[in-house]
This record gives sequence, C-alpha cells and structure tokens, in this order.
Amino acid sequence: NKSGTALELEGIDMWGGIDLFKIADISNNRPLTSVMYTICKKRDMFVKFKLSPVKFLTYMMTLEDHYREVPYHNSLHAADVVQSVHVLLSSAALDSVFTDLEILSALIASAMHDVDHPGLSNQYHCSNSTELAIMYNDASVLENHHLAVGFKLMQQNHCDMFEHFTQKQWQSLRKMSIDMVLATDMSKHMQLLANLKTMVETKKVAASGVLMLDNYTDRIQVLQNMVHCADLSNSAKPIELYKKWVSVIIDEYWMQGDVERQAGLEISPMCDRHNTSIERSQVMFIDFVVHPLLETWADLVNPYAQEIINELSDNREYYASLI
Ligand SMILES: CC(=O)CCCOc1nc(Oc2ccc3c(c2)CO[B-]3(O)O)c(Cl)cc1C#N
Ligand SMILES: [Mg+2]
Ligand SMILES: [Zn+2]
Repeated sequence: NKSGTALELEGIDMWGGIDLFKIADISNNRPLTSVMYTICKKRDMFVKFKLSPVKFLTYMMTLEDHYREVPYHNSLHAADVVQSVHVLLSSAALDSVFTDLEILSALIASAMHDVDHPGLSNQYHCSNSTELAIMYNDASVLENHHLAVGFKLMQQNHCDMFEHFTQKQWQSLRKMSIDMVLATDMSKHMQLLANLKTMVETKKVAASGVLMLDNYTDRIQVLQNMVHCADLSNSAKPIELYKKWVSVIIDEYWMQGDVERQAGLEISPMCDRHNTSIERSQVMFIDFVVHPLLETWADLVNPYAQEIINELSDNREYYASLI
C-alpha cells in the first residue's frame, strides 16, 4: 500500500482534494515541498525545463525553511495556494492557453508568495515605520520582501534549479513571478478585480471554448487574478478545512492585536481578541471581497468554477447562521 503522504496527495488535482493539515503531519512537516514536487512532476516540469530534481528539492526545502512558524502565514498556506493554483490552471476554459513557462512561473510565485511573513500586516509595518517599511518605502512592503527572499534563496549553493534557462526564459519567469506576487497585496484588490471584470466583458473565446489572450497585459492579469483567487480561497473549500483556516488566521490576527495593544497602538481590524465577531468578519469578507472576486473568475472560465461558487455560498450561510 502507498505511504501516507502519497495516499493523501491523491486528491491533488481536485479543489479541496487534499487536507494540508494532514499532509503537514505525515510529510515530516514539508507540505510545501511535497505538494510542489508532486505537481511539478505531474506537469512534467523536470523534463520540460531540464530541472535537476536535487536542486529543485534543495531550493524548495530552503524556501520552506524560510516560512516562519506563525499560525497562518506558514508553509502550509503556501502549499495550499500552490495546489489551488494548480487546480485553477486545469480549468477546461484555460486548456492549453498558458505556456509551460507561464505555468511554472505561477507555481513558483505561489510557492514563494508569503515567504518569511512575520505574522504582522502591511498596515502594521507602515504605521510603525518598521525596518521593512523603511526598506520598501511603505509600498507593498511584505510582498516586496517575499519576492526578495524567494529569489535570493535561488542564488544559494545547490539551489540554482534554473541553471539551464536561457536569459530570455529567466527574465520572463522573474518578471511574471514578480507581477503575480506583487498582485497579492490586498491594496491592489480593487484594481485587479476591475481589470478582471473588463476582461470578462471583452473576453474572446475560441470555437473550442478556451480563452484567447493575445498580449502580455491580458495574460498576466489572468495569472495575477488566479493567484489572488487562490490566496483568498479558504472560504471556498470544504467547510472542515475552511474552519481550520479561520481558526489559525484569527490566532495570527489576535497575536498582532496583542503586540499592538502592548505597544499602546491602535488595534488593527479583526485583531482585538477582546472585541471581534469571527462570524461577522467572515461573512463580511466573503460578501465584500471573496464572492465578488470568485464570481468574476467564474464568469471568466464559465461554467467551470460553479462548484467553487456553490462551496463559497454554503460556507457563507454556515457563518451567517452563527451570527
Ligand atoms: C480564513 C480565510 O478566509 C483567510 C483568507 C485571508 O483572510 C483575510 N485576508 C485579508 O487580507 C490578506 C489576504 C491575503 C494575504 C494577506 C492578507 C497577507 O498575505 B496573504 O497574501 O496571504 C484580509 Cl484584509 C481579511 C481577511 C479575512 N478574514
Ligand atoms: Mg501575502
Ligand atoms: Zn498568502
């Protein structure tokens, strides 16, 4: 019989098909490395790009080691976003729309998109002019940091998995990954959603039903929204998984609130453990942020994301019923 991890990873091609919390337990706490290796293997990336599996695994384990032991923004969340992007990429409406390099870039961007997250928000860094905020001039502070760390680690010994890339391939992967990770900054959400809506209104679909994207701007906007959807997709997963994600993000927010309270600072939204309604904040986040985004994504790849929307609506009703 298969080992625990291989068995648990069998649902890797399905939305909500794997329980990352279980995989963390049985993969010697290497959920990101095991999910990323399995997906890249399935997508034949090692052959397509002549990637050394040893260098790939060395990089992925180094990257995973640079995720912090914070309640939510640890390597479990990164693995979840990688797997969710893998499923969104497999939507029939996107069949053979993206090149292998674009797909690899989306997976790499997802893997590194929150690396070394300190469990404190951009707002916290900017309000307190922390070292990172000064470094990045209050502009997408965390997202710039995630990218800098993610790419710096590729220069480490035995981590240069893209050694066989042409300069053109390397520049392209780097630009697309940067554009995708920077787009996970929530302050870009409204602009991203507006772009996606415009694409839905003007979308060109081939006779086969697949999207036609004929310029970099359109292509990167779909990829940015895809990673952004994956980043916010907890509430559209099976309720038992969603509830686990809620409990750990609340832990992280409350820890930030404790730091702010201790320092006599104004406590950020949802971060005050003495004054917050978890159910209300989830319903509001779904109604104002997640549902508008996923509904627009579902329009783009219509009808291939209906299951995601249904799951989201069920989960919204679950929390609404507890208010
Ligand atoms: C159980 C969940 O549904 C958690 C999804 C995220 O829950 C929120 N995320 C928010 O903003 C960010 C969204 C993405 C990210 C970050 C912040 C920092 O790194 B990241 O890229 O993971 C805001 Cl403003 C509210 C909620 C709520 N609830
Ligand atoms: Mg982030
Ligand atoms: Zn994230």
